[in-house]
Amino acid sequence: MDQSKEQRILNSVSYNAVKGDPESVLDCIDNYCSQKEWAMNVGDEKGVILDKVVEEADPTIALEFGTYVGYSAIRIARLLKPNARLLTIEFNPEFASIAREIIEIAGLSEKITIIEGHSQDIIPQLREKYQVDKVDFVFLDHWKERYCPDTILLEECGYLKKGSILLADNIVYPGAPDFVKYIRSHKSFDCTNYPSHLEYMKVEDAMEKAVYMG
Ligand SMILES: C[C@H](C[C@H]1O[C@@H](n2cnc3c(N)ncnc32)[C@H](O)[C@@H]1O)NC(=O)c1cc(-c2ccc(F)cc2)cc(O)c1O
Ligand SMILES: [Mg+2]
Repeated sequence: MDQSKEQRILNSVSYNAVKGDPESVLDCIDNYCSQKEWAMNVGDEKGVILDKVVEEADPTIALEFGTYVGYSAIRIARLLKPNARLLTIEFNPEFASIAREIIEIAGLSEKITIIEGHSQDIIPQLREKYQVDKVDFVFLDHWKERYCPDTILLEECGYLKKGSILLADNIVYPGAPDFVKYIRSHKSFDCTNYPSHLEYMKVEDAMEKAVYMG
């Protein structure tokens, strides 16, 4: 059976990246996906916005919805302080296992926990099963229709504290209109829009930052 695109990305990283060097893994994925096969990584242009927001948040506990092959997990984890950690949720088992291997090549397995499952099922378990009390940073990059209900779920479960920062990918394309409407009209969130482009394309896209005001 021929390999999947995600397997070919792993092959490229395994062959070309410098083991233990997150930057070289990111460059390898960006080169492969801009020159050979497009893939839905946040990419290098929106990745700079992600970097800046992670540095602003300086999180101890970071959370990600939608690991895919682990590109943004590596982007986030490479910036975390020594005792900080990233929990990333992915429901596709093939993607989760490829992400695990790519994260291992980047040398970041100690800082990243990949949780296999649906975000809506995992979120309520984070306190008991993963010792999460509050989350300092959340990157939303999973099914765009899940952004809004999962944000509500995070709030209802009490994981957000004053200053918790949410960052959402794909606000314009594919788009998350219900999330944008909800978050911008919610009195407890202070929102900022960051216009950019769809990964590896000239298509308009944007990211939305929402700071929880408690
Ligand atoms: C949704 C995907 C990202 C991953 O999320 C996992 N996932 C899903 N729902 C859940 C859950 N409820 N819990 C846990 N994991 C979950 C999945 O399995 C994918 O691996 N991302 C996208 O679809 C995506 C698509 C595009 C895109 C843009 C232009 C086009 F012409 C076509 C596609 C761009 C992007 O930047 C994306 O991010
Ligand atoms: Mg995305």
